Amino acid sequence: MSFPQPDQPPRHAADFALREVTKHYNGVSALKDVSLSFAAGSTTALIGGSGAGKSTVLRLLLGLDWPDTGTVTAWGEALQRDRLLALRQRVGYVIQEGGLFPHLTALGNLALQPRYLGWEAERIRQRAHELAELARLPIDVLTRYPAELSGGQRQRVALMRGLMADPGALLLDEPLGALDPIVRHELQDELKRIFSELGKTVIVVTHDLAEAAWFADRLVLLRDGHVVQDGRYEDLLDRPADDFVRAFTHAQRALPGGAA
Ligand SMILES: Nc1ncnc2c1ncn2[C@@H]1O[C@H](COP(=O)(O)OP(=O)(O)OP(=O)(O)O)[C@@H](O)[C@H]1O
Repeated sequence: MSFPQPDQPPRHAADFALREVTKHYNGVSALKDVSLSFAAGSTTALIGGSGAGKSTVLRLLLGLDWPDTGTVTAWGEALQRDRLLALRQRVGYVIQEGGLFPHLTALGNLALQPRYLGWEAERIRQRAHELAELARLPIDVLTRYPAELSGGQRQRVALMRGLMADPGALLLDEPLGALDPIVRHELQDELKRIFSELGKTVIVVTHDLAEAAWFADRLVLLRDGHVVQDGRYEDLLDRPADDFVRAFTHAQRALPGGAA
């Protein structure tokens, strides 16, 4: 197993795959025979209703959960339990509401992984400033605690934290779900720009079809642990795989300010 090591440039984008993966939680079926691959450098949106299995896909890719059957690969190699730390150092993970530690300043949150990796304070400061520029976050915000930040600022810091060690991939689970519509719209633009500037493999979970289409060329629609359609936004709209896809796109398009 040879995941790229954290301090070895250049940073390679990851390719990921789930092959014939099944996952249950206490008898509840979360994924049923799912096969998906994600090309290095691509941006994919996982969409679907609540409980469809979207977050489970991300957790399996990070080795936070393990499949009952089937295999999960990253950088072309099967995940191994004794190599998970190396994997997680190579993959940025951003969750809804950021998951920042409240007792640490923004900079303290950003410094956690780099300190663990043995970075000097100056290197951490420089990287934080570089990412603040990328995320368009004023530098003085870095000295504040999460409770002193707006929701949008918290999400920017969470994204920066995911990027500190320059991972080869970013997995984002409803990164904008907790934001009001105006901030969400602004951050959608910012994230799209950041994804294209960084050229990393990005997998983003969202309930929102329009947001998915904005971020990604490829949309994977899940329902009850199955992939029901995998394609472009236009394919889902113009060539829905079944009545569920039609109903899903129609329901979202019918919302005020929705996809269409
Ligand atoms: N730790 C767990 N224990 C028990 N059941 C779980 C656990 N994690 C997920 N599940 C179940 O697995 C199924 C898939 O969950 P998952 O979180 O992947 O869905 P999701 O599509 O991300 O949903 P949401 O959009 O609501 O976050 C659901 O039925 C969920 O209740």
